[in-house]
Amino acid sequence: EGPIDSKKTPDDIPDEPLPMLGDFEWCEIDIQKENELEDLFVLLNENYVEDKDSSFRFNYTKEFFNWALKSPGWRKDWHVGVRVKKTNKLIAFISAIPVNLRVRSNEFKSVEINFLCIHKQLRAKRLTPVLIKEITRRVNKCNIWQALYTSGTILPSPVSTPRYAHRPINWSKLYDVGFTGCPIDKTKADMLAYYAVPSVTKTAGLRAMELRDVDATLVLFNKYQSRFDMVQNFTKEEFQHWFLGNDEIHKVVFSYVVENEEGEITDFFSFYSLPFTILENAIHKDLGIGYLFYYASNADFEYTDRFDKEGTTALRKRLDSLMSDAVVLARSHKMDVFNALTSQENSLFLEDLKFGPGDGFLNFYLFNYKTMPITDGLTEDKRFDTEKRSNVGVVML
Ligand SMILES: Cc1c(C(=O)c2nccn2C)oc2cccc(OCCCNCc3cccnc3)c12
Repeated sequence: EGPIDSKKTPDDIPDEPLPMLGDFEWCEIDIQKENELEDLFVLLNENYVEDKDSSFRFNYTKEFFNWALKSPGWRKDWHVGVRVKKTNKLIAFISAIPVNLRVRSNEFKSVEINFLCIHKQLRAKRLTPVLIKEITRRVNKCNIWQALYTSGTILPSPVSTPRYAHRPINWSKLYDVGFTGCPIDKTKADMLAYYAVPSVTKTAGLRAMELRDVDATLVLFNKYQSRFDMVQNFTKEEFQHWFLGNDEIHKVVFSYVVENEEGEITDFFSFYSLPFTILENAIHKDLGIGYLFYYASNADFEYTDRFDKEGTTALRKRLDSLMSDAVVLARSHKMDVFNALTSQENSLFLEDLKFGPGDGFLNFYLFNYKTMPITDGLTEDKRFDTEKRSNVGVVML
């Protein structure tokens, strides 16, 4: 349990970037410069992760990068690119942001690695290990020795592997683009009725989170997160960044609180917008997707045992109401499907709210940190586990 590599200091780490293939050169992407943000957007829009049938590709927007890559403590030299010397074309990228992690009882400075992308025409040139080694060098120079990352592909020893889950909102569009099918014993009308989403929320006291809510919501959140084995600890500045965002016009993250009659914050939830480009469809070009982000509730705080039957029932009831409203609010932001993982306490409400299990699993990895596997919210046969739920409290974008 703990770091694997022998203890080093930044002085043990080379100052120079790793050697790079002849025609290419290292660069830093200054996302505060419009033209460089554009280069990053185009690279990922055309070359980043697709679903296994190559029907969809992630469409991270420029506003998303400003949110995801400029969290407190962000560094331009951790936004690493590779350009073609002759043409200056950006052909690869990898990023790190600083996070404070707790894994079981150990807290440590870490980074989250994300957005590793290599141009389609330059795959199999063994660029990936070079990018990973270079971002590791830059992070080690800052005296940080652990990293957290996720991947759809299997690599040595994931710490947890929660499953994708989807709650259709605009069922007919999902059917048109081939994301969902129609069971043989059902008509389209049956499916539309089954997945109908109300146009108004139902939880009393629910409202959008505001700056004035940050202190009270962070207290609730920290108490709630203590139940998990792997969490990110947020400073007040980080909490404000991640849940109130930094772009009023094109919002990426949507956060809501429940305020009771005494003016206390009893619950909070958030989701972010990350659309998919639809690759081969005559009518639809984009799929609006809401991803469940972080949330907290005091529903089971009076029970010391997280798995107390009464406490679990109280929490399940409250989450059914909160997450049902999250889907209603996602619909009001024009999202066609609401995505969640089986991590956190999600297995409690997924089936109740008509989420279907996806065919994807998200592998969580810790770099240079050894720990026992963490429960992923799934039973032996990969169904939603409403008993054990999950001990993963981290959500990766
Ligand atoms: C991706 C994703 C999908 C889909 O692929 C999908 N939804 C609708 C249609 N499709 C094809 O469904 C999910 C459900 C929960 C969490 C998820 O992702 C969690 C966050 C993932 N981080 C991005 C990522 C994913 C895989 C590999 N690298 C990065 C996903």
